[in-house]
Order: sequence, then C-alpha cells, then structure tokens
Amino acid sequence: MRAIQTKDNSKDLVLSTELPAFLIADLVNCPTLPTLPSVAINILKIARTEHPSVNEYANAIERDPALTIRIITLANSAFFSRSHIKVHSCQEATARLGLDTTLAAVMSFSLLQSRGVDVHYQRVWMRSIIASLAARYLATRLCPDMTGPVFTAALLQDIGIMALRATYPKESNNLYLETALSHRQLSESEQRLFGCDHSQVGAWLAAKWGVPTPLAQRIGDSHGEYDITTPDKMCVQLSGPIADAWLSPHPAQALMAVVREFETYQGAHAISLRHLLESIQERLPALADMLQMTAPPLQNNESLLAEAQQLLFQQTLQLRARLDTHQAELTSLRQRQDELEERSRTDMLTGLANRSWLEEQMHKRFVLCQEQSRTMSVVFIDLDHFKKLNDQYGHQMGDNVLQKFGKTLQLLIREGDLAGRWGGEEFLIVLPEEDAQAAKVFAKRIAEHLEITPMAHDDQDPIHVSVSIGIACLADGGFGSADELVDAADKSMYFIKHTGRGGIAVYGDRGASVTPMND
Ligand SMILES: Nc1nc2c(ncn2[C@@H]2O[C@H](COP(=O)(O)OP(=O)(O)OP(=O)(O)O)[C@@H](O)[C@H]2O)c(=O)[nH]1
Repeated sequence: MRAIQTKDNSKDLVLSTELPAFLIADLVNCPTLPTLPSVAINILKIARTEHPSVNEYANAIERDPALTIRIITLANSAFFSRSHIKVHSCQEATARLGLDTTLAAVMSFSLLQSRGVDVHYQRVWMRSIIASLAARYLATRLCPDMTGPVFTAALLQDIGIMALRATYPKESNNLYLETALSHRQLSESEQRLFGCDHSQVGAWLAAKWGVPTPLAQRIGDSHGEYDITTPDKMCVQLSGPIADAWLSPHPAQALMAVVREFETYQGAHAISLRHLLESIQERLPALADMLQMTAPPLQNNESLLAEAQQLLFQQTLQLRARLDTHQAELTSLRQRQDELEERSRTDMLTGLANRSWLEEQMHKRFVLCQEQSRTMSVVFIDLDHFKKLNDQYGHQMGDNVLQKFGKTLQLLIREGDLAGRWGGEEFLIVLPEEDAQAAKVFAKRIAEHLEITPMAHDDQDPIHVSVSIGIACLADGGFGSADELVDAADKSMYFIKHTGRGGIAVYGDRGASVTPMND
C-alpha cells in the first residue's frame, strides 16, 4: 500500500488514502485514464493558489465558449437563481455559483464531454448529481460554511469508477454493468478485485489532476463509517445512500434505511426529510440539463414519505414483537433453569432437600458457625422397622409413609431450619442457633406428633410409625467438620436402635439423655 502524495504545495497536506502498489502501476500505465481538458486544468491551477478569484476563474472559462454558455445557463437556472435577475457574463455567473460549484461544474462537464455518456456513465453520473444536491442540502443545515466544498466532493465522489473502467475494462464490464448491485456491494466487489474501492481511486485520480487536497480527501472519505464528528465529511457520506434511495426501484424501502442511519446522528433533528426530497426535486432538472443528462421522472414525495413512514412503523412493530418473543423465551429459560436447580436440590419422593444439598448446606453452615462462633444442632431420624412395614403393606404403602413423614417434618420445622432425606428411611434436620436441649424439645414434638397422627391407612386401619432420633450439637464437642457432626448424630440414633428403638439420644450425654418416646 502506498500513501498518495498530492501536488498541493499551497497547503502541507498529505492525502490519507492508500492504494496497492500494483494498482497505482496499472493506473499510471493506462493510456485511456480520464484526463481533463486544458480549461479544467487551468481552473484547477487557479484553485490551488492561495487566493483564487472569480475573475481568474471567469477568464479561464471564457476560453471555452461551450463551457461558458453552460456555466451562465446553470447560474440562471432555478437551482442558483432565487431572483429573476439574469446574469449574462461568465464573471457574474461564477460569482453567483461560487468558486467551488463552478469548479465542480467545469470538471463534471469536461469529464462527461470527453468520455461520452454510455448507459453506465449515465447511471453513475445521475447518482453523483443527486448525491451532490442531497449533500448541498445537508450542508446548508449542518455546516453552512462548507456548502460549496461538500457539493463539489459529492458530485465528484464516483470519478474513481471512470479510472477503474479505463484501466480494467474486462473486469469492469461484469462489475459495473450489473445493475442489481447496490453501491455498497459494488464497493465490496472492488475491494476484492482491486484491493481498494473507487472512492480511494477517485481520490488518487483527483490528486493526480491536481485538485486541492481537501477536495481529494473528501472524495476518498465518501464511503466507510459515518463520521459524526465532522459534519462536512458526513454530508458527503450520507449523500450517496440518499441518491441510491432516490434511484432505487423501491425508493420507500431504501429511504427508510437512510432514515435509520440518520437516527444515529445527533444533528439529525435539524434535517427535514421532506425538505431534503423537495430540494433535490426542485434542483435536479437544471443540474442534469447543464450536464446534458436526462433526469429521472419526478418522485411523488408525499406518497414516498408516507410509504417510508408506514414501512418504518411496520418494522418497529416487528422489532417490538421480536423483542417480546425474545423476552418471553428468556423468562421461560430462566424459569426452566430455576426449576432444574430446584430439582437438583430436591428429593423427588418427599419434596425435602436431598442428600447432596444437605451435605453442601451442612458444610457451608458449619464453616459459618465456626467463623462467627455460633452453634447449630443436627437431628438424625430413622423410621423404625421400616422393612417390616414394606413387607406387610407393600412398597407403595412404604412410599406413602415416607411422603407423609416428609410433609410432617416440613410442617414442624421453623423458617431457617433445613429438613432433608438422608437416604432410604433416614432423615436429617439442621437447626441453626439451637443447643441440644432445644433440639430435644423439637425431636419430642416429632415423636409425639407421630404417636397421634397415622402416616398412612390400610383400608380404615391407621398405620403409625415410631422413630429413633439422635442429636448432636456443635457446641457440645470438638467437631472438626460437618461430617463429624452428622456422624455423631447418627451414632446417637444407633444407640437408640440398639436399646430398643422409639427414643431420643443426645451425643456426649448418653445414658442421662436417652429419652423414650412415652417419656
Ligand atoms: N417403600 C420404600 N422403602 C424404602 C425406601 N428406601 C429404603 N426403603 C426400605 O427401608 C428398609 C430399611 O430397612 P432397614 O435398614 O433394615 O431398617 P428397618 O427395617 O427400618 O429397621 P430399623 O432401622 O432397625 O428399625 C429397607 O427394606 C428398604 O428397602 C423407599 O424409598 N421406599
């Protein structure tokens, strides 16, 4: 890649556009590369001087009578003439048009005259003409001081296509005659074929002709990301898509896309789309005429805008509907995840916490108690003679008993307690902040409840179960882990099993605290 050096010695600017070396070599060696007639070259020379004047421009133009007539006609057209006062000399015309617009008019007229206008050039130039009108309108709203330079850059933004067509006629034939390609797609295809697109080639060509560097730079910047920090650059960048929309077979849709792009620009409120379209409409015939082109049929701005607005509205509705669907999907995904998490913590038969969740919680609570010097008690419960119950009434009845017992525990615990199924017919309850005595009171309540409440019925006959309960309190022993605490409660429970079942034992306080249920 090579940076482009300009001949612009009046300002120390270097064009920040780069072209691949092979492309520069091909362009330089191309015998049919677009050139400018001497009148245009002279005007460019004047443009590069420190203080170009209207007189100097007019003198240079007057050497070409055909060009002079065109410039005067343009100055008298509705485009530039608000009053009905006609200008008659090239000097008056140049003064009315301004130096930038005169330069743009001279260059585009010269280029079109030297090339002849085939169908493709007709299309490209019509785009440029519409773009220049759009850019001019935008500039009057966003950067009024830059109206002239913006207009000129927009009009010349596609000259790179002329250079690429001349240098690569074979490749260009397929590329540029493909009318279905959008300008953005065209630019992408050029990138693939030539390593850069026509905006950069245009900047190179302009620099080679000796146009002032800022103008060449604006041509080079006409594509790419919108730069909202430099309104003059953005006016040229936006002008292309507006022209594309104007020329599109579906202008409303294309215009809607432009509106969307507008919305991202904070100065957009200063722009009325209706006025923009009206301004293009009003000025297009005169400019097209000056360049001996046929302007496309007039648009019905009212219905175009109405259609674009309708489409925008529909699109917004569709977007909202899609958002709602996404939101609903997200909510149901979250619900599903919550359900899955809940399931992974729950014992399916009883609905209590399962063993793994109990162990995890025990571990966490144990560490917390140790850090904060707090206590907790663990109550280990085993249903007595459960095998016999299964044998006598069947496994299903055994399940019913376990379920009912689970519900009973849930009923009897307090908020903050944690009840779970340790496995089979074994249950564990964690009582935070409770000492052994309080845990024993709780255990007794369970036992008493079981005495009066059957856990199932066989026909009409109530089925009662008794339980063996072991208790361990963190404060009562030197427990090194949550497992050791559970183990202690388990051992106490086994003590009851071995001494006849249906009782409560507290770890570390054996003998004295073995409590039969009917105590
Ligand atoms: N219905 C049913 N039975 C279960 C379930 N899980 C374990 N059991 C049964 O519970 C019984 C436990 O028997 P044991 O460990 O001998 O204990 P037990 O019969 O209660 O005797 P003790 O504990 O000494 O009073 C076994 O027969 C298991 O099959 C379950 O989910 N559903």
